[in-house]
Amino acid sequence: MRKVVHMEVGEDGVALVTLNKPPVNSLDNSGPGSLVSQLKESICEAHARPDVKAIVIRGANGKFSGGADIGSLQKVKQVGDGTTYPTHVRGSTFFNDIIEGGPKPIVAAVEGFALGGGLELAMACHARIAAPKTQLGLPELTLGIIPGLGGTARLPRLVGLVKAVDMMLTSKPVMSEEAKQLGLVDAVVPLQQLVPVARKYALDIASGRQAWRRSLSLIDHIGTPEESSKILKQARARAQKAYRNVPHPFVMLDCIEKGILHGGVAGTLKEEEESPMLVASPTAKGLIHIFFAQRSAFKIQGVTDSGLKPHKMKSVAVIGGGLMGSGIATALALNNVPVILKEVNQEFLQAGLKRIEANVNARLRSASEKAQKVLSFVKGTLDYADFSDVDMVIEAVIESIPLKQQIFADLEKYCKSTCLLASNTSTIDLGLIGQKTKSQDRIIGAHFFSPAHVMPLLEIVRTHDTSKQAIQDMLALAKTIKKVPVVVRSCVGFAVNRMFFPYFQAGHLLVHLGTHPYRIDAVVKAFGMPMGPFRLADLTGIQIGQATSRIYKDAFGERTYQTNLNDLLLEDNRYGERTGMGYYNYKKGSRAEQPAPELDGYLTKTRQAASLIPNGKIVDISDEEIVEMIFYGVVNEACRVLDEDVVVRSADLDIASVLGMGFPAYRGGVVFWGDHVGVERIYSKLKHWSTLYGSFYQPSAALERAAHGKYPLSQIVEKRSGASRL
Ligand SMILES: C[C@H](O)CC(=O)SCCNC(=O)CCNC(=O)[C@H](O)C(C)(C)COP(=O)(O)OP(=O)(O)OC[C@H]1O[C@@H](n2cnc3c(N)ncnc32)[C@H](O)[C@@H]1OP(=O)(O)O
Repeated sequence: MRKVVHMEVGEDGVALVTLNKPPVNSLDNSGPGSLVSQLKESICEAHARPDVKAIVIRGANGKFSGGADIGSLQKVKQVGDGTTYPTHVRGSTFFNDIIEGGPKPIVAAVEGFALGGGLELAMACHARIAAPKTQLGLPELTLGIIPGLGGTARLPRLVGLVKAVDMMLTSKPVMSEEAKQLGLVDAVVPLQQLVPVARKYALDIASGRQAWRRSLSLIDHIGTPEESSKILKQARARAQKAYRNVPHPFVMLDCIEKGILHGGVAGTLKEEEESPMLVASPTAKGLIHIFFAQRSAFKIQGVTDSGLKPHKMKSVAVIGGGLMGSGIATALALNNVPVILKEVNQEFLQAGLKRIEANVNARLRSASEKAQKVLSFVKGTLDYADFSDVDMVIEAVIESIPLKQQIFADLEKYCKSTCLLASNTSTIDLGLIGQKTKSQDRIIGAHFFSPAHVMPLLEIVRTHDTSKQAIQDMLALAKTIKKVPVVVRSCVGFAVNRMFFPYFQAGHLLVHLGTHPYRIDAVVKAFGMPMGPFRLADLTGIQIGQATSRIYKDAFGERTYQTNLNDLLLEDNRYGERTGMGYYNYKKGSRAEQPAPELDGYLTKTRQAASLIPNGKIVDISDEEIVEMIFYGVVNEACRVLDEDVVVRSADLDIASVLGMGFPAYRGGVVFWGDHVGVERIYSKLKHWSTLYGSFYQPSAALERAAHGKYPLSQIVEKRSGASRL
């Protein structure tokens, strides 16, 4: 048995219990020998030993605990009416009776983070001493579950119901300094004094010099039942808006209510009762998959395991101060990376710098010290001579091949030989961009999504020539600026736009069959997308949609679905939200879409031109079929992307779809969802539609192989024979 909990009894009579299970001291409760099991043994031993007066619990390696072991939660299966929930040690008995209700005081010495079960453990202790900049929070909702070790009962009793509900609904942690103000921790002390102060505090409780506070019995932060009911009513209304199609936030609020109205212990018992089914729910499966997928996206076989160390990015240059360039510069500056913005003339440069300032001021309080500090990282220039010392350049100019070729040739002259040369292109082949240089190995794509300082995804594009070091460096930069990277092979559309094109085109096909765009948007939104394809087209601009659909037609020919609807709208200057009319109408100064009665005329024309409706009779399509006809096409294209080695693993497409397309995270991403629906179902539906509506729905070879071979889509990469083309 690996020892992951160590106990040392000092001469002062304090038992120092250390959790030591890298990487995050997760509270694995999967059986005898697990961390929770060992912790229980240590605490019981400390309670029993006459030489122990008090106990301090801490985490090794600068972290208290990242909470329950998410890996073991992932394995929970639903069996009949029950689940195989890993509760070797019963949480409520251990936390309520042995920790909080035990005979000796226990103090948590918290540093780094105490999240989920980690904070629940700390809250069950009789006091909490924290090091500066420690994160404390209950982020369980992000995993599709609820706090299951007393969090819903203890947090409101420590910080008050309003703040507790806010922390749990948003899953946002507080830092130790705020936690002290809230009453969640008892003191914040410098790291070196953390354990000595915690020891003294524990002894002070034992000797009566400090109050012995048991969180579950605290009442001073809880108002009357009427006040609590009012707060919870508002919280439910807030949850209705923030969460669609998922049960767990509402179950969490029920648990909080139980704990408030019927006593803390009753609340913990309700959590314990509700948790197993939630852990086994499709929502938790999807969100936990996304948790691990985000982390695996940083690992690229043959690159991140090759022992290369990323170069430190002491300063980065951005070329082009337009929307993308200024967003990228903002993302860098917000994360303390010094950045030089280059433009071609003073006017453009000033405009770019102003955009950055506006971005920063919108994010941070304008003129605040923090905003000033961030802006001090940004310098402007018109001259490549200032690039001599930068470690990376990100080019973000218009999509012109000769212009980009010239820029990269110039960069080779002006930058040092180790400088990474990145392009934000979304359409142009990187080989072509670097054609006039000898630096193909350090040319890489950095495809940000707009607005670049807000959107969390970064597609890192590599060619056959891109060096491992370049990929390693770009992955490290992604981590620094808090982006989730997806490494892709250079191809038209990369990962996100490859999956987006059938999304839009299936919408048009449905319109040609007689379905109204507004109904399609409503159904797709109810499925969980932030907006439907037609509202999104208005947002991004119908002209852009028209241009990209041409690119897809050139690249993918037969399997694209063509429509003249965009042309018809553009002929009448209906460009989308920007001009106040597109598929919808928009009042001046408002982004709220209004129905456009004139749309029907365009629909009649486009349907006539397409003549897809059999015998001129509008096809009756159910909401469920709308979802299927939109998203099975997306899954089909995702299978092609996997088959072509555009990404290294299917989870990367799940991340790309969630963070780049807005696919609901609780459905686990496009491929994960496809497997949830079932390969055979998707294959047979696509086959059927391809006979009715043509090659747009033709099942891809990879999907067909999976259907015939009866394996999940997530195994397409592993099952494919032949060497990787990367
Ligand atoms: C019963 C309870 O109420 C239920 C629960 O407690 S559910 C769990 C609640 N806790 C959480 O949601 C915290 C999740 N973790 C995090 O937010 C972040 O990992 C963190 C803030 C703890 C650390 O962040 P950071 O330092 O950037 O490291 P990060 O790369 O995310 O994680 C490091 C490793 O720890 C793993 N890890 C993190 N938290 C974990 C957990 N709770 N269980 C298992 N593994 C975990 C990650 O998968 C990663 O593994 P890898 O190196 O093999 O990829």
